Order: sequence, then structure tokens, then C-alpha cells
Amino acid sequence: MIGFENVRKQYPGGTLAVEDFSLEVASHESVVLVGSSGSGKTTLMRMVNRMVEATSGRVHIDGDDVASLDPVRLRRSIGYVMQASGLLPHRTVLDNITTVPVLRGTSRREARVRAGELMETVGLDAALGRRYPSQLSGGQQQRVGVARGLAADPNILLMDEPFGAVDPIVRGELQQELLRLQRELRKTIVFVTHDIDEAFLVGDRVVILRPGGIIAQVGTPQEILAEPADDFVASFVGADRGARTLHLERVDGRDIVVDADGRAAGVLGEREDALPSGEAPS
Ligand SMILES: Nc1ncnc2c1ncn2[C@@H]1O[C@H](COP(=O)(O)OP(=O)(O)OP(=O)(O)O)[C@@H](O)[C@H]1O
Repeated sequence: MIGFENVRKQYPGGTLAVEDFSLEVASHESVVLVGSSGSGKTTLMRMVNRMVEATSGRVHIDGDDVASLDPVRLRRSIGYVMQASGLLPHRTVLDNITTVPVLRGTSRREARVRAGELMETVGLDAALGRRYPSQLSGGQQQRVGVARGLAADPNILLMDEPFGAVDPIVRGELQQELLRLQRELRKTIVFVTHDIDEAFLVGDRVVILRPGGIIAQVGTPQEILAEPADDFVASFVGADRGARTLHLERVDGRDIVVDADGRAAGVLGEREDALPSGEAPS
């Protein structure tokens, strides 16, 4: 579990990126932070692995205050996937994926075997392992980024606009791939995006932020769509891509997201977490 307790971040120079933020992210849950540019999403995410230090308040992981943990070990124990993949350009794909496990003491040989398996998991041909990042498509690079984030088998995965740099079709594929992976791996995920559709698709819960990291609403996609907390949320949910206003319709026991033209934009409520406890997903 990740806990943010009255977290505040003021950068040197004075910008108050996050005023006072509290939230608990349950183990195996995926929470999406969504908000306009500068609302403090990346700052909040980076406080989990101490790439950013809170000015006050605390962030804890399974009860341990991150401020009391060694930052380098902490960072290596948490998967981090960023926009435009963040791969090291002068290292092969395989070396990019194996860097953190090797730094953590896994033998190079074992790390390579595992990297090959991970490439398969994220839908990449293992032969691509010998290439350099620039020899891959944008979508392939993002998949490598996800494989690298998973390489040390972290419990927590931080994903900062991980699919922001690819075209909409590839983006859709990567989103579906992530949903499939998450059904299998059940990581605790904090995911940052500008895109409300992406937030509703990949989040068990979605946090809509105002500037200053102020929570406008937090809830499941169904809750937010059914009852936006205020005009800000309603316009954020509805203003995405023109005049579309999303709403929910229940068809055959499933929640269908419908846009203003009556087109189905997606299906909600099919996640394994929605199953009664103890029931295995099909
Ligand atoms: N290292 C830094 N030094 C000073 N100010 C910073 C720093 N990093 C971020 N900020 C400021 O803090 C605020 C929040 O930034 P942050 O990157 O967390 O927002 P964001 O919601 O992730 O934005 P975006 O969607 O554009 O990535 C912004 O005003 C930004 O300019």
C-alpha cells in the first residue's frame, strides 16, 4: 500500500506544486492521476520513489516512511516507466532491460533470461533485444520501457505518461496490453496522464487534480462519470476532445460509456477487482 499523508511540495524558487495531498493506494490497485499541465501529477508520483522530496508531510509504502529508506535502493525496487520510454540510447534493448536487476545483484546471465521472458510478456520478439532503441518504432520502445519497469519484479509500478509519445492506434494497443498485464501481474500502479479516456480505461480509481495537486474528485470511473463532483470535474470529463460528454448507460448488466452522439466509447465494470472476493477471474 502507498500512503500520501498531507504531502506538500514547494520547489526552490517558490512554485507550490502540491499544497496538501492525502491519498491511499491499496496493494494491487491501479490509481490514475489526471489533470491539466502543471497540476502536480509528476511531482506527486516522484515523491513515491524520492526522485522528489516532500517539503512536508509523508509518503509511506507498506507502513515505512520513504524518507527513512535508502533512496537508491528504494528507486531500484520500484518500476518506473516514463514518456518516450527513457531508454539509454547507447545500450541495446537487452542491456536496457537488465540494468536494474544487475545493479541489484542478479547475475547477468539470469537477468538476460528473464529479460527475454519479459520481452515476450510485453509482446516483443526476443530478437529485438540486440537492437538499439533508435532501431525500434515508438510503440516498441514503449514496450521495452514497460519491460524495463517490470524487470526487477517490483511491487510498485510508476507510469508517467507512458504512452504519451505514440500515435492513437498504438496507444490503444499499449493500453490494452497494460490491462492484460495487470490482470496477470496485479502490481500496485500509480499512472499519470492528461487523457481522461486513458485514465478511465486503466484506473481502478481516478484522481482528478486541480492546480496545486488539489483533489477535485477521486473515485472509480463509474462514480466519476455518474456523479461528477462539480463543474470543474464535469468539464474535465466532458471537454476532452471537443464537445463530447460522456455518460453511463447500463446494457445487459454492464456499464457502457456512451458519448454525446450515442456512440459506445468503452465498457466499464469488467475488471477482476469487481469480482466478489475469492472468485477467480475467468
Ligand atoms: N524541478 C522543478 N523546479 C521548480 N519547479 C518545478 C520543478 N518541477 C516541477 N515544477 C513546477 O511544479 C508545478 C507542477 O509540476 P508537475 O511536473 O508536477 O506537473 P504535472 O501535472 O506533472 O505537469 P505536466 O502534465 O505538464 O507534466 C509546475 O508549475 C512546474 O513548473
